[in-house]
Amino acid sequence: YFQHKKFYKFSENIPSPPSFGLLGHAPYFLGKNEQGRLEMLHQLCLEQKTYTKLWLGPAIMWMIVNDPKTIQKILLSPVCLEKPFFYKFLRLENGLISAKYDVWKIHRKALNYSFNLRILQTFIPIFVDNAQKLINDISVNLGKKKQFDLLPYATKTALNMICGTSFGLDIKNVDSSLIGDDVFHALEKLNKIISARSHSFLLYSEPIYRMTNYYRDEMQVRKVCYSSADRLITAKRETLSPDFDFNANSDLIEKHVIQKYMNKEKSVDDDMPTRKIFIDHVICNDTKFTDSEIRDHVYTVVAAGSETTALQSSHTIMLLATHPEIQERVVAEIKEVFYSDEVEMSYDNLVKLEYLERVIKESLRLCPVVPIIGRETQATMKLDEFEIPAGITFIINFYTLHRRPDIWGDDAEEFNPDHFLPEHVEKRHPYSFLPFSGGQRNCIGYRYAMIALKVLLVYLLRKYKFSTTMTYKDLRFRTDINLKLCTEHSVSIELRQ
Ligand code: HEM
Repeated sequence: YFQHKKFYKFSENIPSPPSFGLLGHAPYFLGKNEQGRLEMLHQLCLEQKTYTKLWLGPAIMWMIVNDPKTIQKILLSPVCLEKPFFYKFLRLENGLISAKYDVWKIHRKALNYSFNLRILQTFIPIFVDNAQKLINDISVNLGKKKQFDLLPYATKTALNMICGTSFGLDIKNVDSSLIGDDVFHALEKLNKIISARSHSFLLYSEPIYRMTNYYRDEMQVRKVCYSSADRLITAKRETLSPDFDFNANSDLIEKHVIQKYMNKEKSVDDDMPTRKIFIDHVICNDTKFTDSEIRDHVYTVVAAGSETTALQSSHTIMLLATHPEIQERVVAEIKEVFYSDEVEMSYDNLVKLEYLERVIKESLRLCPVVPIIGRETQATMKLDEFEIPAGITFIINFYTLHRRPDIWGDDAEEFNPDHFLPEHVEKRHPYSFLPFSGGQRNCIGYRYAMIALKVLLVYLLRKYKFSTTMTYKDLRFRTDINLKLCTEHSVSIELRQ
């Protein structure tokens, strides 16, 4: 009671749209689908420049922050590193995304190492193998009149990439019970359930939620995901045993990873021989993670790393298919840098693809696959004229931030990679563009994602010309946990010369 009274008092001076008594602002969202809720939130955020307050019923208040300067203060604040209650719906107590601050800070320090640039560069051959497999898989659609949905192909590719780079496993060859279609569908269903829960304020209460079919379904699909994570860990532990025979199991293990193990070369900044990939760090770390911590980390990386990369690459292809002239400019640049098959797909060569980088950034601006995040104050915080009490939930809406005309100009809604020309970037506040969030609790995989996206797009675009009967204006978005298209990613392909 006292806390709510404190929140009411504090929130009195924060602007908000008109509210509806005890229901607060909930009626703005009631009865709307995932697209309608996103569009409504976008409208409400656009109307206010700095802060907006939303009461979702009598007990839950969100303070939405809209301008880059204030967002920067929040993301860099040492008392704003906690995640709000709704991250608990993920039920990953120890996974970086939702862990409580005290757990997070120890685990993040231990895991940062496995995402450093030197290690990420060693993943490029794994990205290349998977990109080649993807262009091969979609070739069945060549010459067909009917368009096909690119996303399921991209999702499998991104999942294979994570398994190769994070676990050293070649899942094309491992027993399909390790990560099979059932896990793939379970992850999808789990996203839907968590999203349905986070959009229904009544289900925020755990006792009420436990009485629903959602809870029963959630427990069923979690069983599938957790047992797959457990099997991955067991398979991995076997490979770490001194008696493990890499030659006898060469089908199971990613071939690039085998080479590293077989070479047994010592790494420069770590005296553990070749212990470079994520799972080795989790299992063999000095922090000594427990089994349930290991499981949460494995599950978090699969969930955070695969759907995001798959969606972002598919969104980018849709943007290029609806803008053929930009697609051709990207291809011209790719052909210039990779002028023959002999040119290595190295990090240094990928960096030369400046226009492609602008295209990816523009896709991350218009379609940030993680569109909304939350933070909670751990102690009283001074923010402009406000004294913000502990326990306040901040919501940062990247989807709207990236489309504000006052930041991006009159063509904020258009797909224009020139938004990222250096002369335009330097005029904007650095926190105007935050697809990977910012501050200490930003995306640990942002460099991984950028390299993986570049490799995928290079392979897709130099092999095929993508087209679609949809127009840019037909691309409508919705959010479950991530930002998705309301339609399929429908494209046709033609071979390039
Ligand atoms: C286009 C691709 C991606 C985008 C746009 C993206 C975006 C984000 C964002 C916005 C956050 C902050 C979430 C929050 O505060 O609630 C985040 C966190 C995180 N991401 Fe990513 N991500 C991407 C790919 C990846 C990949 C490939 C991995 C792993 C290989 C990954 C692993 C993580 C993890 C573990 C966190 C939690 C970090 C922490 O709290 O310390 N992400 N991501």
